[in-house]
Amino acid sequence: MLGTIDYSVIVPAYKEASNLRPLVTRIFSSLNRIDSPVPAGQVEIIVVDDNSRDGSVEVVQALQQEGFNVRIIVRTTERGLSSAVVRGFQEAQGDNMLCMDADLQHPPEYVPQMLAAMSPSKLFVLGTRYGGGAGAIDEGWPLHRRIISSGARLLALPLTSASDPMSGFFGIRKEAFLKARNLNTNGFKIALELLVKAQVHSNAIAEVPFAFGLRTAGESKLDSKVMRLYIEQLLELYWYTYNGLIAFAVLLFLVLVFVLWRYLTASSEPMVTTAVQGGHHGQ
Ligand SMILES: Nc1nc2c(ncn2[C@@H]2O[C@H](COP(=O)(O)OP(=O)(O)O[C@H]3O[C@H](CO)[C@@H](O)[C@H](O)[C@@H]3O)[C@@H](O)[C@H]2O)c(=O)[nH]1
Ligand SMILES: [Mg+2]
Repeated sequence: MLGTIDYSVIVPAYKEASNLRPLVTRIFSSLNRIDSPVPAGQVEIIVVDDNSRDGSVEVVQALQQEGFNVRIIVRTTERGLSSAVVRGFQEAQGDNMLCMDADLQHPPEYVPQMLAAMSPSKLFVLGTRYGGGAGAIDEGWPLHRRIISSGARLLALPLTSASDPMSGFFGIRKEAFLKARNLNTNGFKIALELLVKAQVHSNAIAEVPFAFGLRTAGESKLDSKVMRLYIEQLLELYWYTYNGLIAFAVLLFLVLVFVLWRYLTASSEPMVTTAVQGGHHGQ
């Protein structure tokens, strides 16, 4: 496989053996279409697997033998979606890096368009379920997931203007990724983390509306722990973004409490009387 790799597709995967073949073959058939804006020969796929031991390695080896530019990194000491994505970005050869789920909820047919949307002036591409009135979430998405997703999105509003910072379908240019320091890689919301810490300006974000599909094989790994990690991440990002403002507000609050306390205690102190009462004290 000669030629430069300009594009890397990073796929975090945990127990996704049955989804990897359709994922990889569908991505490359979209790239091989005559109207693809990106040539298939410039694209690599990197699966970052956390020791699933479910046959994922064998599936990827078979795909390699068939000529697909795909490899798998098996992590044995680390775990977690966000940190898997960061590992993939660190290993990527391409300057344009896309992250997508393995479970086909992110349609592989959007990959060429997502890759092509990145450029030196568009440092971030976001597959959005809410932008431009398009597609949005698949109708079969359960109500509780919709509610959680809307709440999570609302809480991120003070941090970014992006319409769907919760999305796991996004791309970032290498130069922007390298700017981000001290990434919190706990949990699922690595796109939000990168948007804030790589300081991606709203003009530099391209949004691509897509319909979030339903998982057909395997299980979702989003649980209450992931939600708790998200709240922790939000608090840290609020602090990261607004530390000066938050510190000022806390200081102001403390001063106000002190003034109020002084006022209340002063007004409840007994009146000081100057008149000396007669009588004897002590013996
Ligand atoms: N390597 C690795 N991969 C993981 C891990 N946990 C999950 N993954 C992989 O990450 C992808 C998303 O995981 P799901 O469990 O399918 O998540 P989801 O509930 O469908 O959540 C998706 O949609 C959310 C929007 O509602 C996104 O916020 C989220 O990032 C993800 O894309 C899948 O490919 C899954 O195998 C992990 O610990 N390690
Ligand atoms: Mg999923």
